[in-house]
Amino acid sequence: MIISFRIKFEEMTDQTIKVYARIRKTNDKNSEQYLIQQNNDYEEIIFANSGISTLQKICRFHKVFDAKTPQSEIFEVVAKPVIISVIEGFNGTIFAYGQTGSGKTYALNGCTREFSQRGIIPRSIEYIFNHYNNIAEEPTIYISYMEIYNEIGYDLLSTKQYNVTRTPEELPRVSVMEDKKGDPHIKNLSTFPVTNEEDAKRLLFMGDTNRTIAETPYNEFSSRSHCIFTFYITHCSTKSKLIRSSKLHLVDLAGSERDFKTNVNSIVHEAKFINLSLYFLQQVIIALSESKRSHIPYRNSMLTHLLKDSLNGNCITVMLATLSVNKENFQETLSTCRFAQRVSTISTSPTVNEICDPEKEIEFLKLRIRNLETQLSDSKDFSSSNVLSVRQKENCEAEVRKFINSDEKPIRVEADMTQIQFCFDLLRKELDKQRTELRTMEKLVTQKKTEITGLVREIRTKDSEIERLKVEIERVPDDPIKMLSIIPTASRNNKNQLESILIKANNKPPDDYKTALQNQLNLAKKCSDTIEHCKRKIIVYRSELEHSKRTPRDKQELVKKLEEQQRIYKAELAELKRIQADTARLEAAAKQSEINTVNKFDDWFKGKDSGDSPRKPPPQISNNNKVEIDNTYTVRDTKEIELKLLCGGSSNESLKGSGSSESSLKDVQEPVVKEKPEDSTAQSDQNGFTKYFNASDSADFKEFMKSVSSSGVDEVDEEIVNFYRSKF
Ligand SMILES: Nc1ncnc2c1ncn2[C@@H]1O[C@H](COP(=O)(O)OP(=O)(O)OP(=O)(O)O)[C@@H](O)[C@H]1O
Repeated sequence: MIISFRIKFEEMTDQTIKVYARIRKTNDKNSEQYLIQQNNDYEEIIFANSGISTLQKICRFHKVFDAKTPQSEIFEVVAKPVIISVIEGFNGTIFAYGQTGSGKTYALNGCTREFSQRGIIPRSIEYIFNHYNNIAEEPTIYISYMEIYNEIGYDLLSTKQYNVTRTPEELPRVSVMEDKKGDPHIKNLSTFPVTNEEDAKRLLFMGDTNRTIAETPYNEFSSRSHCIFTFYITHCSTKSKLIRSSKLHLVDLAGSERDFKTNVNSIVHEAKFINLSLYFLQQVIIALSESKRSHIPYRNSMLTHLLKDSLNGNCITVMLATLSVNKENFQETLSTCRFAQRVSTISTSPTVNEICDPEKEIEFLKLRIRNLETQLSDSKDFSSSNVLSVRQKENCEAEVRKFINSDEKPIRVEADMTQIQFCFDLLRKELDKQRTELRTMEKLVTQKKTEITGLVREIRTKDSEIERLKVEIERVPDDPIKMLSIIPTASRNNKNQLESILIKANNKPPDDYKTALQNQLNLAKKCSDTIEHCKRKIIVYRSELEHSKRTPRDKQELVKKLEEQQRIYKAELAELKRIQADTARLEAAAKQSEINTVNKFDDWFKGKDSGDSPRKPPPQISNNNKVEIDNTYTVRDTKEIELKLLCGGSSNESLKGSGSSESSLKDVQEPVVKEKPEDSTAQSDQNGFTKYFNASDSADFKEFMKSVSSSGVDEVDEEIVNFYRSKF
């Protein structure tokens, strides 16, 4: 197997570490006086303090930023060139060094209170993703974030449940190992793939939060720990087909303390308890700055071990020295400056890391596939927990509706688990709905079946009831009289009961006709009286008119009175004729009622008699208001007795002493048929008003006619007499 490494040496070979200084804002009264002097390639801080040597007074940097320098300028000058190199394939390291509180974390992470005060790390994230968003190449970017405290490395991104972390010991530990070539690698450190700025910033925030929470029970923990935020960038150039991989360390070192640098014994003693790694960093820097030294003690501490290639290897490294110019911190400031001077003498050998080994390429591609698979799985998890937009939901609902309404159409949604899951949820909801409806329908069908069974049973009951009633109806007689047979015996003597039966049979009680006729006769009598009175007055007025002694005026008065009486006379005569007509009609109705009663009685009687009896036709009223009756029927004597009973007439007398009406009805066994009378008047006498009055020549009639005054006009008087005669 042929393995070939082709390492390109660009212009930056033999590059020394660039060092920058940033002066922390402070209270002017308490600050050390200084001057920043600019030269062509470097800038110097010249301190005015008289207690130090001239050599110490001047500190040289690539650039010095005064207290007013904004974060954006720090990024542009210090960080941006390194990041550009990293994108090109070089390794890069930016570390901040300075005493506690001098602004290292502020420079790297920034201040979260204001967006404009964000530091180098968030600005690096923005720059890198902006860069790749604008070009066709798609890199693979990973991020790790670790902390070194008391020589132990901790993974700040180990858990997504960062808010449960309480102490640094709860964070997973990491260790540094070397490969065959002596390059350092960190074991157990989580590296997260990121595809966008937001994800990267989320990880940064997560690490910072873990660090802050872990700090709580340990005072000044952050001042005693180093933090390293690392980008791992790999991308395949489409032009060269070479794979470039690089990493960028952004290092926030622990606070440097003056004692570390003034007394070696003291340094070692303090370092054992506080920060050994910073001391060894100094040692490594000193060793690297002395060209004669063959051994560099990288392995003495985790920090130096980790930063091995950043300090003297394949890396573009820059240092930001954060300086406080407070008088009480002046010694620490000088110490930082001296450290920076040493660092600035160190050379590194940065190279672009390009791989053209096919086997390595395959390995890389496999790694990339794995990473992509992880990303896909993560994105699926992410999208599953994600909430769909209204448009996506509407699309899913429309597709599911189409699918339900048509057997053939497939559901067309994006290859997104959340949408697919949403569609399944919709289908399940529909299924549940259909099931519920089906259960409701089943219940309804069962209920209807029960109702139908009940109704069928009821119909059968009604049918048998109808049959029973039919039999009953067969047994019930049509005729009201016949109904007497089914009336309880105790009620038969009751006349009112009989009358009510007859009323039901559309017969008026005979007493009603009798009363009405009597009223008519009374009215006729009143009219006759008036007529008689008028007649007498007329005679009187006539005789007075004939008297010769009357004056013309008196005669005129008499004529008026005479005319008035004649008018009354005529009016009353007309009224008498109207009464005559009404009486005739009443008589016809009474006759009809009588005939109805007799017919019903006959019908009833026929129930017991095998012979047929002819029916009596209704009476007719002639033009001259006379009732014409065809008396073609025959009446049995016994039945006449019953008729009189029903009519409530004077013939009741005939029943007196013969016991109850029930016994009289029982006695009616064989009726005797009379001969049909030839004279209609005689027949009328037998069946009509003769039960109230005698014949027209009788004494009763004569008596009655006496009470009816004559009109004085012969024809009229005769007509009235004939009328009443025909009635009686
Ligand atoms: N240049 C600056 N402008 C404004 N505020 C600053 C500046 N430098 C530091 N600060 C503020 O000073 C405080 C201390 O700064 P910072 O935490 O960055 O110091 P440090 O060097 O990281 O300390 P330590 O070593 O303890 O971590 C912070 O509140 C920070 O916001």
